[in-house]
Amino acid sequence: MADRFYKLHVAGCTRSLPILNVTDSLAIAGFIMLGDPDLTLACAKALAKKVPANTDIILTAETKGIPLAADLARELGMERYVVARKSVKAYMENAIWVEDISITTKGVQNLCLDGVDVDRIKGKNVLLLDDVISTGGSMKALAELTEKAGGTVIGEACVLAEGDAAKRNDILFLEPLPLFEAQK
Ligand SMILES: O=P(O)(O)OC[C@H]1O[C@H](OP(=O)(O)OP(=O)(O)O)[C@H](O)[C@@H]1O
Ligand SMILES: Nc1ncnc2[nH]cnc12
Repeated sequence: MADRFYKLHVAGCTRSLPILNVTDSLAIAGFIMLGDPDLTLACAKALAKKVPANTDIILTAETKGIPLAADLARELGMERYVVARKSVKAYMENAIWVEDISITTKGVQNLCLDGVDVDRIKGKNVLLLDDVISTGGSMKALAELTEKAGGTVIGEACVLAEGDAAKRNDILFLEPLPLFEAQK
């Protein structure tokens, strides 16, 4: 169990995040919106005010982006949003995929789009959405998928920009999240 915590204030909510090592030198404050509907809805409402007006569709990544995308799509009155999955499933047709390297994952994972979702993105202005942007690896993978699908990325949005991502001025975010030194 964690013995260090980071107090996060975001979208009118306060949460205590456990600080956990991800490498021998680096630790993150784990931000798990999954299973926290009040926090998810509050963040979606706050992000809805910042979304580019010409957004046609939201693309997020499995797993933790999904409930946020659902709430944001509803806030914006969109009938659908698209989820990039981490593996190709038997019920998908003509899937496309790219590699994704994120701060929380050892090695490379894949992000893929079902063919029906490729059609939903083709020719559209796409807002990329995730719970956290840290290294930017997952957003890069979502941008590559959008390009492969024939869509145009018009924005990259998240709840928390972690570490150096908070210095970026090309992303939309609600709050910064610091990185920490690992504790032995
Ligand atoms: O900017 P990055 O370094 O890519 O980090 C951000 C990504 O890491 C987390 O996902 P994770 O890979 O842990 O998957 P999960 O949502 O399935 O837990 C988070 O939800 C983002 O998708
Ligand atoms: N601090 C964090 N908590 C949960 N998922 C993350 N992905 C990247 N940084 C994260």
